[in-house]
Amino acid sequence: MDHAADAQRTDLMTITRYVLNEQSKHPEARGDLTILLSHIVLGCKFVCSAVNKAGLAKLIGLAGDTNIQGEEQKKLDVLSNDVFINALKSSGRANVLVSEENEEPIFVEASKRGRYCVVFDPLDGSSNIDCGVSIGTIFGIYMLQEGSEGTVADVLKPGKNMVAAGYCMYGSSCTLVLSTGTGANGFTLDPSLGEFILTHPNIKIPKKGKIYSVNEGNAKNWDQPTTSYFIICRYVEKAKFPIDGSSPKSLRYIGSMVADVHRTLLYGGIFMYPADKKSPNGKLRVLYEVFPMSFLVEQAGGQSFTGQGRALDIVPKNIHERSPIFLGSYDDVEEIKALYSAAEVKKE
Ligand SMILES: O=P(O)(O)OC[C@H]1O[C@](O)(COP(=O)(O)O)[C@@H](O)[C@@H]1O
Repeated sequence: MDHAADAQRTDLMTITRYVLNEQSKHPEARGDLTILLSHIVLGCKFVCSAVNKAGLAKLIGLAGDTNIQGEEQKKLDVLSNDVFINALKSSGRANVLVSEENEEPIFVEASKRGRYCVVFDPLDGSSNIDCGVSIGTIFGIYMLQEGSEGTVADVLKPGKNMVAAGYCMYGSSCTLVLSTGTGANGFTLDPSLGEFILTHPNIKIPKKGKIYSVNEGNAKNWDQPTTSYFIICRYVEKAKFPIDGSSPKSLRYIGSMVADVHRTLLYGGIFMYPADKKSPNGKLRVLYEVFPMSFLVEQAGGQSFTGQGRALDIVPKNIHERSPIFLGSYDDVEEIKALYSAAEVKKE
């Protein structure tokens, strides 16, 4: 009888147990972060089951409204948004909420207010919902500034100020990747237990990858500014026809940031959503897409770059601000950074 394997098989590290352990490293949180995270986890379980039975439960298709991003809301977008807003409010630990689906920040009523601010994309990858391709929820957590009663200023802070971030991917399995600032860990939902179990401890992204992930369909719009167009194309051109004889990189693009970043975290490589003519500031939103994903990638040993600097150093001016993003394996992002600084030198 292999007792060690048995012990491991029966000694389950659930996400609740993991967060409770982490709590000891955050005495100032007095358990509040644990309670808040447990409500986010509950929301993820709810959305996971709704996504799994979407076709059966007539949750496929449009809800009939358009959100602040000008996107037609899917039924699951609206449902997920309501689930997370209610879960966060009922935690009694949340204060300011920012959702991709809500134009304005949500200020939790005083009786239920806590010390944390949560920025979230309730269902990322909406374009993939109806065809059953992996989608996900993304979240980032800030602590209220000293003496603040909770204003939008508490979330218009650099991403490096976050105390925790994560995403939950609804794919072939439901996987939640979380960081509270001491590494990134992945948990898989065991539907029979209804528990997230630690399956990817201390994720370390490979230093260099063989995959690049970008919507090349936007290539013709990439030349704004012209130099960045040239830089990125040159990067992709370099990637397809390597100068130094190494094998070409493979293109992988799902079109759901959660799924593309999850693969990048595990396999290495680079995920990019550059600026272009159509969206000179890129497409992805700083607070609830760029920041949480950059936080996790850095915690896993990778890096995240905007074309101008470290993504987590951005000081957002509004809650739905967008930014170009290049994130992934340390060496791959170093290459892009080198191309950008070369272009800067050229401009001088
Ligand atoms: O279709 P495009 O332009 O490549 O954009 C895909 C990107 O947009 C997103 O779908 C935006 O997210 P939402 O679906 O939450 O609006 C990302 O998940 C994805 O990386």
